[in-house]
Amino acid sequence: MRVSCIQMDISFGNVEENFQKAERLIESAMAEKPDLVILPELWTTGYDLTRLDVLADLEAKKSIEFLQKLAKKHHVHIVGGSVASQENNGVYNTMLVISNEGELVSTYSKAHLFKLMNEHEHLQSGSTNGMFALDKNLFAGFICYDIRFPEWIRAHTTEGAETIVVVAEWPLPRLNHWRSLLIARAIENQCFVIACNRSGSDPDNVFAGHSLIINPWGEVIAEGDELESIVTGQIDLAEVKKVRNTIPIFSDRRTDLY
Ligand SMILES: O=C(O)CCC(=O)C(=O)O
Repeated sequence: MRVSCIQMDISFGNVEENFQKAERLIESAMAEKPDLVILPELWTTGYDLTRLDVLADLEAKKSIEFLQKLAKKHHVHIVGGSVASQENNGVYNTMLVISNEGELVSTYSKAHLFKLMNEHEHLQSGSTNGMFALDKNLFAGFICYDIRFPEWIRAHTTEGAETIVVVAEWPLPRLNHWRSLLIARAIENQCFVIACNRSGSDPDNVFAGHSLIINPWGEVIAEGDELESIVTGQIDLAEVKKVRNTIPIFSDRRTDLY
């Protein structure tokens, strides 16, 4: 499976410009012939949290239709990053997964809100898991701060997830945390990690870019720099079984102790 992370520089609060740019970048990613493309966290609005009352997408409808159109047109699976989705009881930071036939496969709302960037003041936290299947393969989706919670990720790999997809707006000053946490999550779960971060800056933060594709042995297959770009790599899911058979951590776990 070929995967392309769209390491987009998101325009702060400019939803129309972001839709146009995402379309342009997805079109140009098609030159890499990906089976799956991934957008970053909050790619429609950026972190313009104080204006979510006007900027959030009602039940993510517009974003879903937009992604379904592109998925069908290019016959490509899309993890549509996450968008600010206005629901009955508030706004959620919600990942959208669309199949290459344009089906909405799953949604996942960020479970762990990041207080350092005031998310808890403007967003509701989700309470469903991030499991989804594409071409009968099991994936799990996570959003940014979620990667600091290894037990949340483990809850998905013990359910069978072989690839974890992370979408983020991770700031540059903590680039070493981003890389180290993602490599650790790949090694300890013996799974592929595909992590799409944004590039550029907003009024409060400079973002790290450095989207990463990591194999189940913890080796980096592809990595972006800090600029807007498309980061592509090839993943072979047979590698997951090979690594899990070599060092059988799942069956060696002492579930009687923890
Ligand atoms: O955990 C971090 O350092 C960054 C998290 C973050 O930026 C987010 O969840 O939006």
